[in-house]
Amino acid sequence: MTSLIRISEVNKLDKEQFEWMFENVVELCTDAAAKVQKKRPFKNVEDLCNAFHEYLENLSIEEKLVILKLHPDLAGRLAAQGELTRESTAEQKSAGLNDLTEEQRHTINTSNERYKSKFGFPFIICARENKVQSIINGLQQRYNSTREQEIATGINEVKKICKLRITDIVKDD
Ligand SMILES: NC(=O)N[C@H]1NC(=O)NC1=O
Repeated sequence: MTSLIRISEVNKLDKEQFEWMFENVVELCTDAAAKVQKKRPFKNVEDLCNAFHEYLENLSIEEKLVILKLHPDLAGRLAAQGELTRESTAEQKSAGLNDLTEEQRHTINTSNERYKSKFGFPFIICARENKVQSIINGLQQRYNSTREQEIATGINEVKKICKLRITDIVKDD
C-alpha cells in the first residue's frame, strides 16, 4: 500500500511530476492532468476532484466520445489478456469481475457488444461502486436509453472513477 501525498505537496509539484502522478485518473487521458495542473493551487482533495470534473464537463460532445472510447470493456478481451491498466485491473477485481461464472461472462460480453453496436462507445460504470449483478442490470437497463443520455451517464461514471482514483493518491493536509 503506497502512502498518500498531501494536497499542499501536490500544489508544489513540478508540472511534469503532477502530470505523471495524475496521468491515469481519467483512463488513458493524459490531457486531463496537463490541463488541471494549471488550475493550482487546490484547497483540498475535493477542490482537486472538482477541477477534473469540470475538465470533463466542459469537453465538447466529440471530445467526450474520445474519453468514453478510451475505456476498456468490463470483463472483456483486454482483461482476459491481462492488458488492462493497473487501476482498471483493481477496479474490475473489486466488483468481482475476475471471478465470473461462464453464464455471467457470456451475458456481460454479449450485452457489451449489443451496447457498443447501438451507441458506438463502450458501456462505462464505476466498477468500485458495483458488483456483478448490478453491472449486468445496468447493462440491460441503460441499453434502453438515448445516445445523448448515455453520453451524459458515461461521463458521470468517468467522474466517479476519477474521484476514487484521486483519493487513492492524495489526502487533505
Ligand atoms: N467499461 C468500464 O466501465 N470500465 C471501467 N470502469 C471502471 O470502474 N474501471 C474501468 O476501467
